[in-house]
Amino acid sequence: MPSCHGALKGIKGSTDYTFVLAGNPNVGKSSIFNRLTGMGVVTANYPGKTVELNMATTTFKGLRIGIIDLPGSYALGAVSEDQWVARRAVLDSKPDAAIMVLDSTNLARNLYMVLQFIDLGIPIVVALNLMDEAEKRNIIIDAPGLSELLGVPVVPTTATTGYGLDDLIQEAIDVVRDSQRIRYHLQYGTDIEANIKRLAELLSPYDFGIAGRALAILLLEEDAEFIELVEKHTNGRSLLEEVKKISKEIEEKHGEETPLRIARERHGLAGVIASQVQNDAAPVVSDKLWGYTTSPLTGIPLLICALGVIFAFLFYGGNWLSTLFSDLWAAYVSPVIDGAIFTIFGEGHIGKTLIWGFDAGILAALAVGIPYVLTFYFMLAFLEDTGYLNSVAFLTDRLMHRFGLHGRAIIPVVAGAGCNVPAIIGTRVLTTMRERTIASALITLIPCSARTAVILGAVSLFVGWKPAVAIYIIVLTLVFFVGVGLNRIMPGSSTGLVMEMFPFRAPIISNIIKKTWYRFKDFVFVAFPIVLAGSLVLGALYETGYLWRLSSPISPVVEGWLGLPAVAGLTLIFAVLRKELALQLLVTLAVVIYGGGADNLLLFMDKTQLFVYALVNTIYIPCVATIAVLGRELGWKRAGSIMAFTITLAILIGGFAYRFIEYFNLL
Ligand SMILES: Nc1nc2c(ncn2[C@@H]2O[C@H](COP(=O)(O)OP(=O)(O)OP(=O)(O)O)[C@@H](O)[C@H]2O)c(=O)[nH]1
Ligand SMILES: [Mg+2]
Repeated sequence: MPSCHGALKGIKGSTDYTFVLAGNPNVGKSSIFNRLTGMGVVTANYPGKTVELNMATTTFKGLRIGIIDLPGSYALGAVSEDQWVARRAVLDSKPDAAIMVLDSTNLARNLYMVLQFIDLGIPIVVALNLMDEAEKRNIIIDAPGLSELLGVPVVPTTATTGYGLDDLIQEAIDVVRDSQRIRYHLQYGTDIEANIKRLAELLSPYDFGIAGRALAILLLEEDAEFIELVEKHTNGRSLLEEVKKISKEIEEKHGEETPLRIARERHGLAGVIASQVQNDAAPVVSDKLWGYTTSPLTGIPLLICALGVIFAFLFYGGNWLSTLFSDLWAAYVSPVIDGAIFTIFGEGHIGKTLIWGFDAGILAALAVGIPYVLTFYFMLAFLEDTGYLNSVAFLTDRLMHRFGLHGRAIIPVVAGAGCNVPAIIGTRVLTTMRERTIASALITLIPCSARTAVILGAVSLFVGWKPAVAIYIIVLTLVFFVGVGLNRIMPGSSTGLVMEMFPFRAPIISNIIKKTWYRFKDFVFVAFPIVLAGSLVLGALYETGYLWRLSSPISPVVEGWLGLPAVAGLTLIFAVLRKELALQLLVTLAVVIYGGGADNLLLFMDKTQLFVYALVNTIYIPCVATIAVLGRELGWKRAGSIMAFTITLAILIGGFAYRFIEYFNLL
């Protein structure tokens, strides 16, 4: 496949005019491209990028026209690969004009990127595509009015029939020939606008290959690529100092980060323009739903209900299913597997170890996999496909940005309280690795239902409900600080404001099932072998008695620092298999060591110890299934860092809690 750099140059060199087709995903760019061009489409890509570019030449009234079909993206930032490619191609190809393809049924959302292109200073022609769909829904758009407001030609089109496409190309050619046809006069709020002008002025003596206004905005938006470009210039540092100063002024004035502020104003502007040129045809159900779900007054209670349902389902429903599953397994499957293993390998260490893996291990994976993972994926796919996830994203975006996360992260993060495993795979709804890493790190700290079982069983039962609540408060505080901290220290910046504002739609059940299965399959293939291997290793350590030798090396930490009996430390290691095992094993081992009656845990651990125990169990390293998906989804380096981090955190917090409680005699 040719590289984009070469291919773009080739097109430029052999045509009279070059146009790019830009716009949001799924608005008909490729349909227009295919209608306009015939054979001889060249597909090229940038080294290391998977998103491809299509380009072709065509003849129009005797002129040779080059057309580049950009990947769809919601914004011009360069935070995800499609955005990066779309933007790079625009900057590299230096098109004579950009044809912005818009979905007429979603005008406000589509106008966001048009405003960004206007800021770039490239001549633009707008194609109001999907006109047929708009008509069907009684949406009437005042095209001349829109053209007036934007200061660019606007042509209604229907790509599927070819309606309007000749006019579109004619307009694009006219715009290039007569620059008077473009009259940008859109402005952001006076304050932001004044600051942009001031910065553009400062930048005007330099040539960075992009219009001053565009560069000013990009720098204020903290665009990493352009900051780097300016930095390399001899005066770069002092220019960037100025940018920082101006940005700080904006922040102080508006009480939010400058990039967010600009995005918000652009959103506002897009909304205002759309409302001025559209008839208020009886809002369709989908728009009403969007209104209810995104305005705080109704949206927040709705969100709490939705989260409640998901949580209740994962927590109670998942638990019930899990228990049912375990019971059935114990009654019908275990005897068969155990019998087979014992017959073949005998009842010695090997046989018993194999049972750890092939009986307990597979059960552990299935008991998490089917009740929690499968049901959560199904719910997530459902929320995604109805469009509700987008509303939630919009609603919670401001809060989540404090953690450097997109609003969409809220569902997986909250779902972590049911089970971390699906929640981590659920972070796929986020677009950048940075966001997925932050979200996943936070999710591993959220007490899942298994950890909650230990908190309830050990602390609530034997120590009191207040200390149990205290554990949640401590953990949630940690989540907050870890989120804010990671956002600070991790390189890169958070994605722009929520842009994916699709309408609500009736979900297609076959799509949901496909999505659910696709994600579940990953879980099965990745998590299963690891859980199995983990169980085998633990089993071998246990059956050969090696495990007990581990208690002396860990005793300085467990006994000395955390103030727990050494045996408790061992159960914490075991809990890696499944977190709720911690409690079961604690009781079992206590009975083995201290004799019967130890099921009243207070006989061998005091209240402080139980509290510290549950706290450490809640914070440290997630279970093997979680580790497996972390490794798969984020890579083993990141997964390893998260594990090391949570273990350190758990030990630190546990030790401090122990001393704090003892010192103030709290329990
Ligand atoms: N009814 C109707 N359907 C259209 C129109 N334009 C495109 N479509 C349909 O919309 C869908 C998406 O069209 P594409 O041309 O692939 O959209 P795109 O903008 O290239 O999408 P991405 O490349 O994913 O960003 C296809 O099913 C098209 O047939 C239109 O004007 N009217
Ligand atoms: Mg396309």
